[in-house]
Amino acid sequence: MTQTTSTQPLVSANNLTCIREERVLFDELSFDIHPGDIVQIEGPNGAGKTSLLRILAGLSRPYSGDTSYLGKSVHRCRDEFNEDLLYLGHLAGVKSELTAEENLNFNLRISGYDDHNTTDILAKVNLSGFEEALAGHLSAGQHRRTALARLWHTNCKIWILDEPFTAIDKKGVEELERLFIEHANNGGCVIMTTHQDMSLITEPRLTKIKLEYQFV
Ligand SMILES: Nc1ncnc2c1ncn2[C@@H]1O[C@H](COP(=O)(O)OP(=O)(O)OP(=O)(O)O)[C@@H](O)[C@H]1O
Repeated sequence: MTQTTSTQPLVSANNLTCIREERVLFDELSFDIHPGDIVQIEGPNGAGKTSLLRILAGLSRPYSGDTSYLGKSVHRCRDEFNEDLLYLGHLAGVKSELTAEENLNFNLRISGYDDHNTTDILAKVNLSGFEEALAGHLSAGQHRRTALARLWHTNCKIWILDEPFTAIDKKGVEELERLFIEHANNGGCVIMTTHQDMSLITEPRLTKIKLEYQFV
Protein backbone atom coordinates (compact mmCIF):
# COMPACT_ATOMS: atom_id res chain seq x y z
CA MET A 1 0.00 0.00 0.00
CA THR A 2 1.23 3.52 -0.79
CA GLN A 3 2.68 5.53 2.12
CA THR A 4 0.50 8.40 3.32
CA THR A 5 1.52 11.68 4.90
CA SER A 6 -0.76 13.42 7.36
CA THR A 7 -1.50 16.31 5.01
CA GLN A 8 -1.99 14.31 1.86
CA PRO A 9 -5.62 13.78 0.84
CA LEU A 10 -6.66 10.16 0.44
CA VAL A 11 -9.14 11.09 -2.27
CA SER A 12 -9.58 14.28 -4.25
CA ALA A 13 -12.30 15.37 -6.63
CA ASN A 14 -10.79 17.69 -9.22
CA ASN A 15 -13.25 19.90 -11.10
CA LEU A 16 -15.80 17.15 -11.57
CA THR A 17 -18.67 17.83 -13.91
CA CYS A 18 -21.41 15.24 -14.35
CA ILE A 19 -24.17 15.44 -16.94
CA ARG A 20 -27.04 12.93 -17.11
CA GLU A 21 -29.85 13.08 -19.65
CA GLU A 22 -28.72 16.60 -20.62
CA ARG A 23 -29.01 17.79 -17.00
CA VAL A 24 -25.88 19.07 -15.26
CA LEU A 25 -25.88 17.33 -11.87
CA PHE A 26 -22.78 19.11 -10.63
CA ASP A 27 -20.30 21.41 -12.29
CA GLU A 28 -16.58 21.84 -11.54
CA LEU A 29 -16.90 20.23 -8.12
CA SER A 30 -13.64 19.99 -6.18
CA PHE A 31 -12.84 18.78 -2.68
CA ASP A 32 -10.21 16.81 -0.75
CA ILE A 33 -10.90 13.97 1.65
CA HIS A 34 -8.21 13.31 4.24
CA PRO A 35 -7.55 10.41 6.59
CA GLY A 36 -9.95 10.84 9.51
CA ASP A 37 -12.69 12.50 7.47
CA ILE A 38 -16.31 11.42 7.59
CA VAL A 39 -18.16 13.00 4.69
CA GLN A 40 -21.85 12.99 3.91
CA ILE A 41 -23.00 13.83 0.40
CA GLU A 42 -26.34 15.57 0.88
CA GLY A 43 -29.11 16.58 -1.45
CA PRO A 44 -32.64 15.84 -2.59
CA ASN A 45 -33.64 12.78 -4.64
CA GLY A 46 -32.12 12.97 -8.09
CA ALA A 47 -29.52 15.60 -7.16
CA GLY A 48 -26.66 13.30 -8.15
CA LYS A 49 -25.38 11.79 -4.89
CA THR A 50 -25.10 8.23 -6.20
CA SER A 51 -23.62 9.53 -9.44
CA LEU A 52 -20.93 11.34 -7.44
CA LEU A 53 -20.17 8.28 -5.28
CA ARG A 54 -19.86 6.10 -8.38
CA ILE A 55 -17.46 8.56 -9.97
CA LEU A 56 -15.40 8.72 -6.77
CA ALA A 57 -15.33 4.92 -6.68
CA GLY A 58 -14.17 4.79 -10.30
CA LEU A 59 -17.32 2.98 -11.44
CA SER A 60 -18.41 5.67 -13.83
CA ARG A 61 -16.74 8.56 -15.57
CA PRO A 62 -17.42 12.23 -15.18
CA TYR A 63 -18.14 14.45 -18.18
CA SER A 64 -14.96 16.31 -17.24
CA GLY A 65 -12.52 16.49 -14.36
CA ASP A 66 -10.94 13.58 -12.55
CA THR A 67 -10.29 12.00 -9.19
CA SER A 68 -7.02 11.32 -7.43
CA TYR A 69 -5.78 8.91 -4.82
CA LEU A 70 -2.90 10.06 -2.62
CA GLY A 71 -2.20 12.85 -5.09
CA LYS A 72 -2.07 10.64 -8.20
CA SER A 73 -4.75 10.45 -10.85
CA VAL A 74 -6.81 7.31 -10.17
CA HIS A 75 -6.33 6.32 -13.82
CA ARG A 76 -2.62 5.96 -13.12
CA CYS A 77 -2.95 3.89 -9.95
CA ARG A 78 -6.25 2.06 -10.35
CA ASP A 79 -5.01 -1.21 -8.81
CA GLU A 80 -3.64 0.47 -5.67
CA PHE A 81 -6.80 2.55 -5.38
CA ASN A 82 -9.08 -0.48 -5.76
CA GLU A 83 -7.10 -2.34 -3.12
CA ASP A 84 -7.75 0.49 -0.69
CA LEU A 85 -11.44 0.96 -1.59
CA LEU A 86 -14.51 -0.64 -0.09
CA TYR A 87 -17.60 0.43 -2.04
CA LEU A 88 -21.09 -0.58 -1.00
CA GLY A 89 -23.75 0.52 -3.45
CA HIS A 90 -27.53 0.55 -3.11
CA LEU A 91 -27.83 -3.12 -4.00
CA ALA A 92 -24.69 -4.02 -2.08
CA GLY A 93 -23.93 -7.30 -3.84
CA VAL A 94 -25.93 -9.71 -1.69
CA LYS A 95 -27.19 -12.73 -3.61
CA SER A 96 -30.62 -13.94 -2.54
CA GLU A 97 -29.89 -17.58 -3.35
CA LEU A 98 -26.86 -17.73 -1.02
CA THR A 99 -26.98 -17.88 2.77
CA ALA A 100 -25.81 -14.96 4.91
CA GLU A 101 -22.59 -16.86 5.61
CA GLU A 102 -21.98 -17.76 1.96
CA ASN A 103 -22.55 -14.15 0.92
CA LEU A 104 -20.06 -12.87 3.48
CA ASN A 105 -17.52 -15.56 2.56
CA PHE A 106 -17.90 -14.76 -1.12
CA ASN A 107 -17.52 -11.01 -0.62
CA LEU A 108 -14.50 -11.40 1.64
CA ARG A 109 -12.81 -13.91 -0.66
CA ILE A 110 -13.17 -11.73 -3.76
CA SER A 111 -11.58 -8.95 -1.71
CA GLY A 112 -8.65 -11.27 -0.96
CA TYR A 113 -9.48 -12.22 2.64
CA ASP A 114 -9.17 -15.97 3.27
CA ASP A 115 -8.53 -15.94 6.97
CA HIS A 116 -11.73 -14.91 8.68
CA ASN A 117 -14.35 -16.23 11.04
CA THR A 118 -17.72 -15.56 9.44
CA THR A 119 -19.63 -16.59 12.57
CA ASP A 120 -17.86 -13.92 14.62
CA ILE A 121 -18.31 -11.27 11.94
CA LEU A 122 -22.02 -12.04 11.49
CA ALA A 123 -22.43 -11.86 15.29
CA LYS A 124 -21.14 -8.28 15.12
CA VAL A 125 -24.07 -7.35 12.88
CA ASN A 126 -26.58 -9.27 15.02
CA LEU A 127 -26.99 -12.13 12.58
CA SER A 128 -26.13 -14.93 15.01
CA GLY A 129 -28.51 -17.78 14.32
CA PHE A 130 -29.12 -16.59 10.75
CA GLU A 131 -25.82 -17.81 9.27
CA GLU A 132 -27.57 -20.57 7.29
CA ALA A 133 -30.60 -18.49 6.27
CA LEU A 134 -30.95 -17.68 2.60
CA ALA A 135 -30.42 -13.97 2.10
CA GLY A 136 -33.64 -13.92 0.06
CA HIS A 137 -35.52 -15.02 3.19
CA LEU A 138 -33.99 -12.39 5.48
CA SER A 139 -35.75 -9.19 6.49
CA ALA A 140 -34.72 -6.01 4.68
CA GLY A 141 -32.60 -4.92 7.66
CA GLN A 142 -30.96 -8.33 8.00
CA HIS A 143 -30.27 -8.36 4.27
CA ARG A 144 -28.59 -4.98 4.59
CA ARG A 145 -26.63 -6.19 7.63
CA THR A 146 -25.33 -9.11 5.55
CA ALA A 147 -23.92 -6.58 3.09
CA LEU A 148 -22.50 -4.34 5.81
CA ALA A 149 -20.80 -7.20 7.67
CA ARG A 150 -17.68 -6.91 5.54
CA LEU A 151 -17.00 -3.47 7.05
CA TRP A 152 -15.97 -5.34 10.20
CA HIS A 153 -13.24 -7.22 8.33
CA THR A 154 -11.32 -4.99 5.97
CA ASN A 155 -8.02 -3.18 5.65
CA CYS A 156 -9.36 -0.71 3.10
CA LYS A 157 -8.97 2.92 4.14
CA ILE A 158 -11.52 4.40 1.76
CA TRP A 159 -15.12 3.48 2.46
CA ILE A 160 -17.67 4.73 -0.06
CA LEU A 161 -21.15 3.81 1.12
CA ASP A 162 -24.42 4.54 -0.62
CA GLU A 163 -27.25 4.73 1.92
CA PRO A 164 -25.64 2.37 4.46
CA PHE A 165 -28.39 2.92 7.04
CA THR A 166 -31.33 1.98 4.81
CA ALA A 167 -33.58 -0.49 6.69
CA ILE A 168 -31.23 -0.53 9.69
CA ASP A 169 -32.81 -0.02 13.13
CA LYS A 170 -31.78 2.76 15.52
CA LYS A 171 -29.38 0.63 17.56
CA GLY A 172 -27.82 -0.71 14.37
CA VAL A 173 -27.32 2.81 13.03
CA GLU A 174 -25.50 3.76 16.24
CA GLU A 175 -23.29 0.66 15.98
CA LEU A 176 -22.41 1.64 12.42
CA GLU A 177 -21.72 5.22 13.46
CA ARG A 178 -19.31 3.95 16.14
CA LEU A 179 -17.58 1.78 13.56
CA PHE A 180 -17.24 4.75 11.18
CA ILE A 181 -15.73 6.89 13.95
CA GLU A 182 -13.27 4.13 14.87
CA HIS A 183 -12.33 3.69 11.22
CA ALA A 184 -11.76 7.44 10.80
CA ASN A 185 -9.77 7.59 14.04
CA ASN A 186 -7.54 4.84 12.62
CA GLY A 187 -6.71 6.95 9.57
CA GLY A 188 -9.47 5.83 7.22
CA CYS A 189 -12.21 7.91 5.63
CA VAL A 190 -15.91 7.39 5.08
CA ILE A 191 -17.80 9.00 2.20
CA MET A 192 -21.50 8.27 2.29
CA THR A 193 -24.98 9.31 1.42
CA THR A 194 -27.86 9.03 3.83
CA HIS A 195 -31.26 10.63 4.21
CA GLN A 196 -31.28 9.61 7.90
CA ASP A 197 -30.15 11.72 10.83
CA MET A 198 -27.15 10.45 12.74
CA SER A 199 -26.91 10.84 16.49
CA LEU A 200 -23.17 10.26 17.06
CA ILE A 201 -21.62 11.64 13.89
CA THR A 202 -22.62 15.27 13.72
CA GLU A 203 -20.94 18.51 12.70
CA PRO A 204 -18.12 19.46 13.17
CA ARG A 205 -17.02 15.76 13.17
CA LEU A 206 -19.05 15.38 9.99
CA THR A 207 -18.27 17.23 6.78
CA LYS A 208 -21.22 17.81 4.46
CA ILE A 209 -21.04 18.26 0.72
CA LYS A 210 -24.35 19.55 -0.51
CA LEU A 211 -25.67 18.94 -4.02
CA GLU A 212 -28.59 21.02 -5.22
CA TYR A 213 -31.16 19.72 -7.65
CA GLN A 214 -30.34 21.52 -10.89
CA PHE A 215 -33.31 22.09 -13.18
CA VAL A 216 -32.69 21.94 -16.91
N1 LIG B 1 -26.53 5.90 -15.93
C1 LIG B 1 -27.42 6.87 -16.01
N2 LIG B 1 -27.97 7.20 -17.19
C2 LIG B 1 -28.89 8.19 -17.29
N3 LIG B 1 -29.31 8.91 -16.24
C3 LIG B 1 -28.81 8.61 -15.05
C4 LIG B 1 -27.85 7.58 -14.86
N4 LIG B 1 -27.53 7.52 -13.55
C5 LIG B 1 -28.26 8.47 -12.95
N5 LIG B 1 -29.02 9.13 -13.85
C6 LIG B 1 -29.92 10.24 -13.55
O1 LIG B 1 -29.17 11.19 -12.83
C7 LIG B 1 -29.97 11.78 -11.82
C8 LIG B 1 -29.28 11.65 -10.48
O2 LIG B 1 -29.31 10.30 -10.07
P1 LIG B 1 -28.63 9.83 -8.73
O3 LIG B 1 -28.96 8.40 -8.55
O4 LIG B 1 -27.20 10.22 -8.77
O5 LIG B 1 -29.39 10.74 -7.65
P2 LIG B 1 -29.38 10.69 -6.07
O6 LIG B 1 -29.08 12.08 -5.58
O7 LIG B 1 -28.49 9.61 -5.59
O8 LIG B 1 -30.89 10.36 -5.75
P3 LIG B 1 -31.61 9.55 -4.55
O9 LIG B 1 -31.59 10.43 -3.33
O10 LIG B 1 -33.00 9.38 -5.08
O11 LIG B 1 -30.89 8.24 -4.38
C9 LIG B 1 -31.33 11.11 -11.89
O12 LIG B 1 -32.22 11.97 -12.56
C10 LIG B 1 -31.08 9.84 -12.67
O13 LIG B 1 -32.19 9.47 -13.44
